[in-house]
Amino acid sequence: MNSRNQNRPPRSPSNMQRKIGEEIPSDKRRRIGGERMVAPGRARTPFGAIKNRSEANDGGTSAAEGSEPSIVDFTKEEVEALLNERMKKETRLDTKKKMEQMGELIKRLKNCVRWFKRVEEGYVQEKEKLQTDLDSLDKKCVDIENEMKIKIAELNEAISNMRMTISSLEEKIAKEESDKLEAVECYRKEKEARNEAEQMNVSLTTELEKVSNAKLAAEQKAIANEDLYNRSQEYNVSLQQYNSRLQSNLDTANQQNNQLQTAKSTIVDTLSNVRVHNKALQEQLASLKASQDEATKAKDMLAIELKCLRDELKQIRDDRDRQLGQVQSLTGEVAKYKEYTGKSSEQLGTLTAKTSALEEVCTSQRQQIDMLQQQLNAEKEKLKMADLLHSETRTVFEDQKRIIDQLRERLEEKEQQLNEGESLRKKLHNTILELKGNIRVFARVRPLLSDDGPAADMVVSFPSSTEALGRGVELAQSGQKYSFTFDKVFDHKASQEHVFTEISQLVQSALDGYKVCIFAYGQTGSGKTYTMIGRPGSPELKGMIPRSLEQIFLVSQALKDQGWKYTMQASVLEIYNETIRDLLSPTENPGKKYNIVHDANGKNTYVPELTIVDVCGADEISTLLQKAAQSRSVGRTQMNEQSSRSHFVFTLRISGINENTEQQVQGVLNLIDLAGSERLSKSGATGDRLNETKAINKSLSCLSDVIFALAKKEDHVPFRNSKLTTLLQPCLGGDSKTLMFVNISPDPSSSGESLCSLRFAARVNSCEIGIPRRQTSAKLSDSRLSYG
Ligand SMILES: Nc1ncnc2c1ncn2[C@@H]1O[C@H](COP(=O)(O)OP(=O)(O)OP(=O)(O)O)[C@@H](O)[C@H]1O
Repeated sequence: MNSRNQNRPPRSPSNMQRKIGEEIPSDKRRRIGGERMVAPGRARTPFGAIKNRSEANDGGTSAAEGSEPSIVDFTKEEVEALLNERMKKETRLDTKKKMEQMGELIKRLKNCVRWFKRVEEGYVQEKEKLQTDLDSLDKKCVDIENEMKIKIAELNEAISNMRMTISSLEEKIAKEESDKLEAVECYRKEKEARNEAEQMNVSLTTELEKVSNAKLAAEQKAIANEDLYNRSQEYNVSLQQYNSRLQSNLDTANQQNNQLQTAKSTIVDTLSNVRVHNKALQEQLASLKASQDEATKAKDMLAIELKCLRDELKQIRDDRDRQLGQVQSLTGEVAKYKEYTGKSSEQLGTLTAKTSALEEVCTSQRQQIDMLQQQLNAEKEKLKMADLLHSETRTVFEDQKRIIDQLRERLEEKEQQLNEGESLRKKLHNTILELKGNIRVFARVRPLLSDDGPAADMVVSFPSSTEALGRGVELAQSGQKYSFTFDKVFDHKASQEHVFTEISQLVQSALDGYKVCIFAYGQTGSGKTYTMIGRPGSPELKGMIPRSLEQIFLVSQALKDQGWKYTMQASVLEIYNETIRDLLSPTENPGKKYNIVHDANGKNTYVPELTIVDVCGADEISTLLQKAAQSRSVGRTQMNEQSSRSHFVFTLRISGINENTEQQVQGVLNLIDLAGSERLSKSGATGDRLNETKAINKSLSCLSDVIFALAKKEDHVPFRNSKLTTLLQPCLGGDSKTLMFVNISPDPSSSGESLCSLRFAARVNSCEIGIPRRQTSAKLSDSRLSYG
C-alpha cells in the first residue's frame, strides 16, 4: 500500500514559494487551510487519508523508528478532522486500545504541529525574501523614477531648443524669401545687362578679329626676330665656348706637357741611376763570379788531394792488414815454435826481435795512419768550409742575379713608361700645335735702318688693347690706318732667340714625324734673310734655320737614350723665275735643269738630281749653310743681283727609328726664305724686273691658294703650276704644320709694299683651322687679292 504523502519528499519553502509566486494566483497565496496544499486533481476523504496515513505510519513505524519522523502535508479538512477526532465507542472501554488510539492521535498531532512549524518557517523565509525583492523593486522604481525625471528634463530642454531652432529657421526662411526676391530682381537686371553686353560683344568680336589678325602678324614678326636673336645668341655662345674650350685645351695640354716633361726628366734621371747601379752590380757579379770560380777550383784541388789521400790511406790500411796478417801468422808460428820446444833460443830471440820490430813498424804505421786520418779530417773540414763558402757564394750570386733581374724588369718598365710618356708627349705636343693652328702666321717688324725714310714718320704701330696685344699690327698708308691681327706679332725689339722660342715647338714636330714648313715672306729688305738665316759669325743673331737645326740635333741626341736613332738628309735649292738651282752642288753647272718628281703614293716630292747631304751634327749644318750662301751669292752675281727675288728652300728629311719599340717616323722640315716683292715704287722697275716681280707674286698667290685649299680639305686644289707649290704641296695641309713670317719694314717709303705683304699674310692667316666657316669665308672675301 502506497501513501502519496509519506513517499513524497518534504516541500521546501523555496518550492512552496515558486508555487505561490508562479502558479498560485496572488489572491489565494495566503490561504493555508482553504484548499489542500498538494498537487491539484487529487480528491481525498479526510479520514480515509488519516487512516491511510495511520496505516502507513503503522507499517512504517518500524522502518522510521530511531530516525526523525517524516513531515507530511495536511489539508484544512484533515487538520479539522484531526482536531475533531473522537474516541471510538468500542475503544472507550478498552484502555489499551484507547491508549493506542491516543498515541496514534498524538503522533499525528505532532506531525501536524511539525508541518505547521515548517510551513510557518517557509512563510517567514518567503516573507523575508519577498520583502527583499520588494525593497529592491522599490529601489529600482526610485531609480527609474529618477531616470525618467532626468529624461523628462532633457526632453524639456530639447523641446525648448527645438522651439528656438524653429523660430530661428522661421526667421531664416523669411530672410531667404526676401533674398530670393532680391535675387530675382537682380537676375532680371542682369538679364537686361547681358543682352546689352551680347550686343556689345558682337561688335567687339568683329573688332577683336581685326586686332587678332594684326597681333598674329606682329607675333610672327616677333618669333622671326626672336629666332634670329636666338640663333645669333647661340652662334655667339658657341663661339665663346669654342674659344674657351680652345683656351682650356691649350692650358691642360700645356700643363700635361709640362708634367710629362718633368716626368720624363725624372724617369731619365732614374734610368741613369738604375744604369749606374746596374753597372756596379754587374761589376760585383763579375768579381763574385771570379771568386766563385776560384773557390770551385780550390774545391776541385782539395777533392783531388782528398782522393789521393784516400787512396794512400787505403794502401796503408791494406799494408797494415797485410802486416797484421803477417804478425798473426808469425804469432802463430811463434806459438808453433813454442810448441816445438826443440827450437833454439837464438831463433826465438831473433824471432822475438823480428816480432818486436814488426810491432814497432806496426806502431809507426798506426801512428802514420792516425796522422793521415787527422790530415784526412782536416781536409774534410776544409772541404766542408769550401762547400759552405761555395753555397754562400752561390746564395749571394743568386741574390745578386735576382736583384739584377728585378732591376732589369724595372728598367724595362721604366723604358716602357718612358716610351709611353714620349708617345703621349708627341700626341699632346701635336694637339697643342693643332689647337694653336696647323697654319699660323707671325708678323715681324724690323727696326728702322739708317737708309730708311725719316724716323718721325711712323708707319707701323702696335695696338695696346687686350684683344690685340701681341697679336695686332697697324699700318698707316696714304693717311689711312689698316689693322691686322695674326697669331703673333714681333716688334722691332724682338730678339732672334725670342722669335725662335715661339717656333721651337714646330721643330720638335718635325722630329716627331710631321711635315713642317716655315716660310719668311715680305718685301725686299724687310728682314726675311735676317729672320731665317741671321747674321753669320754672330751666335746671338743666328736665324731660325741654324737654331732649328741645332735644336733638332740636340733633341735627337737626347732621344738616343730612349732608343731613337735618327738619320738626317739635307738639301738646299733656290727657285728663281721657275728655275731650280742646287745650292749644294759640288760643281758649277749653271744651265742645268731640275725637275720635281712625285713619289708613287704622291706623299713626297723629290728633285732627282739634287745634292743630298747626310748630316750628323750642327757643325755640318753651318758648313752647308755657308756653302749654300756662297752659291747663292755667286748666283746673285751671275744673275746680276737678282737673287733677292728667288725662293731659298732648305729641306731636312728626318728618318727616325726606335730600336726598343721599332716605331718609325719620317719628318720633313722645310725652311724657306721666300722671294720678296720688289720695291717697285722706289726702283721704278720696268720690263724684265716687273715681269719677275709679277712671276713672284703669282707664285706666292698660287702657294696661298694651295695652302687654303688643303687646309679646308677641298677636293680641288687650284692652280699648282708653280715650282714652289709643286715642291711643297705634300708638306702642306692635313697634319702638316705651316708657319709663315710676314716681315715688315717700318720704312715709310715702302708702306705700299708692306700693306701688300700684310694683306697676303692675312689671306694665309684666314686658312687657320678652327675659325668658323662663315667667318673664314668673310675674312677670305675681304683678303682675297689678285697678284700678277
Ligand atoms: N730684326 C732685325 N733687327 C736688326 N736688323 C734687321 C732686322 N731685320 C732685318 N734687319 C736688317 O735689315 C737689312 C735687310 O734685311 P734682309 O736682308 O734680311 O732682308 P730681306 O727681306 O731678306 O731682303 P731681300 O728680299 O732683299 O733678301 C739687313 O741689313 C738686316 O741686317
